[in-house]
Amino acid sequence: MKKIGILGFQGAIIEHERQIKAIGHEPVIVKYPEQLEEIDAIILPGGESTTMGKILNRTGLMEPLRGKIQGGLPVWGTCAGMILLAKELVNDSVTHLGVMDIAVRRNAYGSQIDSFATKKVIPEVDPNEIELVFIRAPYITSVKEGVNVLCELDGHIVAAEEKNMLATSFHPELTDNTAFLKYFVSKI
Ligand SMILES: NC(=O)CC[C@H](N)C(=O)O
Repeated sequence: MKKIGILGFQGAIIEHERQIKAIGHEPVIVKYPEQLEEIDAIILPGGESTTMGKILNRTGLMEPLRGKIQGGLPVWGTCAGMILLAKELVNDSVTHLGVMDIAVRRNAYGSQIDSFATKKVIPEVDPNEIELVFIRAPYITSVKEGVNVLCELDGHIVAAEEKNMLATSFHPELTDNTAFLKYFVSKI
């Protein structure tokens, strides 16, 4: 059984907690730097990246979390979490971790279709179609060498991984499908 942290300031925390329990692992809601020592991996949930960035600074979690990720702690950023991970933000400046070699556009789908769902096969993750839920989602505009693109939608990158880091524009935790979480856990 793995201890899987969820950054616990705001956003889709209980949804990740529910899925982690459903596949037999232990969720840990992370709010303090000391908790980084007891977890095997961490999820940065969807929510509001500007708020999470500010709280990461205020609580003194920004530096130790960045250090842990750079030291190899497996991390998965969903939506706002993807924004926190990106080294480059193309249309905004948000206080963030800046550890993954991706460039990300915030609120990339504009206001007309800012929330939508679609289905897609991501071969690395599941041979069957997975439902992809987007909520005021970012997408990746470019990646550097060493980043593996997992999923593209209409020409935009919506899932990618680099070493111990995984990022998705969409929210698997808002569906009943745990394939993506299992994929993340398989990398721990
Ligand atoms: N569902 C989400 O996480 C939305 C992300 C949000 N639009 C942001 O910029 O932080």
